[in-house]
Amino acid sequence: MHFASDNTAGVAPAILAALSAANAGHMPSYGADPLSAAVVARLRAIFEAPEAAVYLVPTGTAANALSCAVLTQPWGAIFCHRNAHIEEDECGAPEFYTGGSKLVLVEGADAKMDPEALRRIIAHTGRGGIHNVQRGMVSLTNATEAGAVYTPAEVAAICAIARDFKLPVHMDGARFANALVSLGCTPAEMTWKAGVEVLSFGGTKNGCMGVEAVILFNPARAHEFETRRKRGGHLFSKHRFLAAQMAAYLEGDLWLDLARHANAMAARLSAGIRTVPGAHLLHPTDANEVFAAFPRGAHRRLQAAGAAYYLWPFDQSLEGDAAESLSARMVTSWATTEAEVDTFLAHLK
Ligand SMILES: Cc1ncc(COP(=O)(O)O)c(C=O)c1O
Ligand SMILES: C[C@@H](O)[C@H](N)C(=O)O
Repeated sequence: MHFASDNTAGVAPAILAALSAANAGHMPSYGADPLSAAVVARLRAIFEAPEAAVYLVPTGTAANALSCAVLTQPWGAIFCHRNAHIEEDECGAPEFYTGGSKLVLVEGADAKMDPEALRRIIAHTGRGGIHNVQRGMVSLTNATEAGAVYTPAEVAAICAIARDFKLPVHMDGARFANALVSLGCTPAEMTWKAGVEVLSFGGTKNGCMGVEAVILFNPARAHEFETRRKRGGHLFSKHRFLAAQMAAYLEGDLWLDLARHANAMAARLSAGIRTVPGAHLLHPTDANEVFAAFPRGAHRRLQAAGAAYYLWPFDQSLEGDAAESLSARMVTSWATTEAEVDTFLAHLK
């Protein structure tokens, strides 16, 4: 029962096969290979953005931190949700790669920034002139760190506020495919048509070994991104192996099918939890993450049975009153089976 994270799943077989196939002979390095060029063309086509600049990096943290670095100055504020991954789980990488930008945290349910809270805090920031951190950029995560998704209209509302203050918008799309198939919109509608300027397009959590694409819909900052990627140590020399993963991921509808499966498993788990007395969901299950609370005794049964998942937040303890509820995060992936979900639910009941 593997629900700790989609990061714990293996590599989807078609993507692993593509890595092996890319291993034949020699190819130009640092992205000059034909596979890398094909991936750029494919992503431009998928996003209906023929002028976009596209770069591959090995981790989501690199994608996010480098995206922030080209969108704001060291004295700028990065407005993001208080539970954003760039705030809670990147060890200060955005602050590091921007040269010191300050993350300014915004409230909102389900880890979605509340638009009016965002507007208020942007207006408040920098009001004291040179003495204050200046307004820099906005970053939102879709699907969010609470497993919810922003609709295209909600993305557009955030971007409209950012635009009122002349701020660019970045989207952390580590689980972009999961959000996309949940929404049923187009990739363009979820991003640049709503006002997003830079996207971290995730592949790792959804079946790749380790590759993310940064898509700059406005290519004006492309050269700066390239230099920052190299200077930050994130330009792969054997770049064909990043490209081979992304090419296989985007082949046909594989990326969408993998996400649909993960989301379907989360929906199955979520629906099952709803039927269990004493258990309740904490956030909507819009994508592939399920947040729920259930009695400590149920957690003890599940963990004794070998279920892997995180208490959420991490610092809760299993010691204490068995009837008291603890909250948890369960994440499904392309590799999750119905049997795993049903076994989890059987132990929960
Ligand atoms: C929402 C979100 N963004 C970014 C990342 C960063 O990805 P990585 O762990 O590959 O740096 C993660 C990691 O799981 C994530 O959950
Ligand atoms: C760090 C941890 O949150 C990771 N990003 C995950 O989603 O599993």
